[in-house]
Amino acid sequence: MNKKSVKDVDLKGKRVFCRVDFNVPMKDGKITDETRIRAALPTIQYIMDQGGKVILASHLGRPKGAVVEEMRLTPVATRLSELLGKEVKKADEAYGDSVKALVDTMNEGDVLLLENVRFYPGEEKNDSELAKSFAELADVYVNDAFGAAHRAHASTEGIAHHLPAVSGLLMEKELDVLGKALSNPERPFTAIIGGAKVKDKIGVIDNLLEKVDNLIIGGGLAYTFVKAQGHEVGKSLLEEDKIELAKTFMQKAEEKGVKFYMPVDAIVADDFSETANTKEVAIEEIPSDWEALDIGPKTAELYRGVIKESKLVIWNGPMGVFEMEKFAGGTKAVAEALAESADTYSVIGGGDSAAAVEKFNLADKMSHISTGGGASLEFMEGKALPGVVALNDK
Ligand SMILES: Nc1ncnc2c1ncn2[C@@H]1O[C@H](COP(=O)(O)OP(=O)(O)O)[C@@H](O)[C@H]1O
Ligand SMILES: O=C(OP(=O)(O)O)[C@H](O)COP(=O)(O)O
Repeated sequence: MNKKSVKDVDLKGKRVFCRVDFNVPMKDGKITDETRIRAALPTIQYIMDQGGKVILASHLGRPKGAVVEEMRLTPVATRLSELLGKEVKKADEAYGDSVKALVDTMNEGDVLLLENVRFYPGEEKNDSELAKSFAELADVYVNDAFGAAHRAHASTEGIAHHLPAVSGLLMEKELDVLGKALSNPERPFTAIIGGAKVKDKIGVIDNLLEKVDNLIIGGGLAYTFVKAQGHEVGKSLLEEDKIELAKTFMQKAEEKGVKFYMPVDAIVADDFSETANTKEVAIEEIPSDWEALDIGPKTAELYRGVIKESKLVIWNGPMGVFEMEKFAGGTKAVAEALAESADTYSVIGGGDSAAAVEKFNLADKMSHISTGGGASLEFMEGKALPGVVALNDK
């Protein structure tokens, strides 16, 4: 990588503003998957060992510029303290006098976690005043938040213009591994796109069609495509204003000779809950007052076959609502197919996809589990990541 890393700067006694991606899944105030916290440990530990004062910043969820109590980072500070074996102080704000006062008390090797940076409207707007306020807390900026590197926000991009700015070790590793896989991809090259962030991911498909041999669609994303095929989707997740776009993608795939795989059946439910009534239906038979919450077994079998014949697979977004046992089958089938395909280089991206693989105890069978979903997709599309571009060149 042509960007400076945390290893290229002197950290002794320095206040280090380290942007991490602690956007971990939570349920009832408990962290349900800590992959992203563990992934940031090498950089945090490195800064501590060098005698730096570690000021950690992250977002959690999408609070849209206001304080949302359930999105405070307090549980993360508690878990991080356990993992580091050292007390991590937690600030109730992310900048300002109260935070400065806390920073002033820090000794070399101490760790402070700031409050959720997305509690401030300026964060996502990349407001320069907010970026300056973050910068005032520190002497050096380290960006280790690969998962948020595709966002040009005040703590991921703006701040880098006000301080010496370098990458963290996780950032460096992600870019290195993903870059190598993509520079000359082994073929057949398959992308599997699922999950629920339809708006974010649908655009990615356009660019992926230029690169892959097979494109597999699943998860909540699929039903906009099913609708575009002319079928009814009942109460399934649907992005009405993307239906036309979905049609153009299917056409483009045909023109480019990319094989486009869509669900042929689904598990539908009469409620979004663990206790819902469920049934398997053909994709053109989703009842009007039911919602599709997983791909069906025929689809899982179809996708398994494609995966097994692929040499490189990038997977982003679960095939169904895997958090509920009744709708975990499709995601599990895809994870198992990847785990069984020893010749396939598998790159898993996205917080929830990583959590799913972890849940099925298949994480060690994957070639690379990326901490970034959207970020890894944008990187693989060949887009520049603003959080990386803003760092100092070597
Ligand atoms: N058919 C579906 N309907 C509604 N939600 C779905 C469906 N399939 C998957 N999901 C949800 O998508 C979420 C993950 O989406 P997303 O954030 O896009 O993935 P990732 O974090 O892996 O990038 C999961 O919480 C899962 O429950
Ligand atoms: O979870 C994240 O992205 P992902 O779901 O694409 O992996 C990152 O923390 C970025 O979060 P955002 O998509 O709310 O900007």
